[in-house]
Amino acid sequence: MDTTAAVHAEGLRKTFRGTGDRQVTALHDVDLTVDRGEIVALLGPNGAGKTTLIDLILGLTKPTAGTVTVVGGTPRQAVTGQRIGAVMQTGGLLPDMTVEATVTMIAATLTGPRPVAEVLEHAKLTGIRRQRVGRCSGGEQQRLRFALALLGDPELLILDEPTAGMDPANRHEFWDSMRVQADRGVTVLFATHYLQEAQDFARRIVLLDGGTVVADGTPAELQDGDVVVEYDLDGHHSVTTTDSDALAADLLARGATNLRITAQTLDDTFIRLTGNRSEES
Ligand SMILES: Nc1ncnc2c1ncn2[C@@H]1O[C@H](COP(=O)(O)OP(=O)(O)OP(=O)(O)O)[C@@H](O)[C@H]1O
Repeated sequence: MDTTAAVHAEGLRKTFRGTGDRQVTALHDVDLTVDRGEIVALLGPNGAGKTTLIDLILGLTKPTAGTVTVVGGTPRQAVTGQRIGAVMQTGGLLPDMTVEATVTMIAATLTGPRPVAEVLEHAKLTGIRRQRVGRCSGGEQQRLRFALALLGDPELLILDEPTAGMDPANRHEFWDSMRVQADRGVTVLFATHYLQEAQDFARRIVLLDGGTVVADGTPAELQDGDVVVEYDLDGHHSVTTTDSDALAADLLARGATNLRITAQTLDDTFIRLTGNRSEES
């Protein structure tokens, strides 16, 4: 069995030239390993470095320092070997072609592509396969990009905000299709602003802020261990604690009333670590 990680980044840094003499460091020496079969969300506010990291993994840009290995080789080898499929936010579609013709055309450029009908079905495009791409909604176009990403039967799917611009129903359907791929053992790495999406679909969340990984763990691990205890005792009070049982027992013994215990959410963690409010899906 090939045990090389799906993605292995070490000391990955990317600096862009900004306006004038200013330099923008989009990624600061990031270390990240994504194992085969993992479903990982890259979560972070605007400008956190999510797209830069994805571009480096796909070999679309070169690191200023550090290395990135993808399924055991360079990003370029992974792309040319059809081992990565990517769904990017924009570009790449011809408006006058039909959905099916687009998939057929790209299939013709690949070695041993998956059958077009199967891929259309997976991406829930069979019903609109004769529709011109220019007439497809934003969500349908994203599903088409997803279909194109599946064609080469990749081991690793990289998605940069795949559901941007989709309504909640479309988003739901999109993740259902994605789950089928994950269940087949495909590694999935996706960038999102949507905390709920990361929480619902990913088994691991890597939280980026200002080009640095500020948290990395399961959705449950990333939720603060703290709970907030509110109570009335000579006025209304609110206390944060990691041991709500002990505090509650003590407060009740002292005659406190109206106890309310609330767990911190992933959103609270996001705000605490990035100083930003996440976007809800
Ligand atoms: N080509 C570029 N030239 C100069 N600066 C860039 C370039 N690409 C990205 N940056 C800067 O690098 C930082 C990280 O950008 P990046 O697009 O990776 O963030 P992001 O997390 O994907 O953000 P968003 O959620 O808004 O898409 C930002 O400050 C951005 O302005």
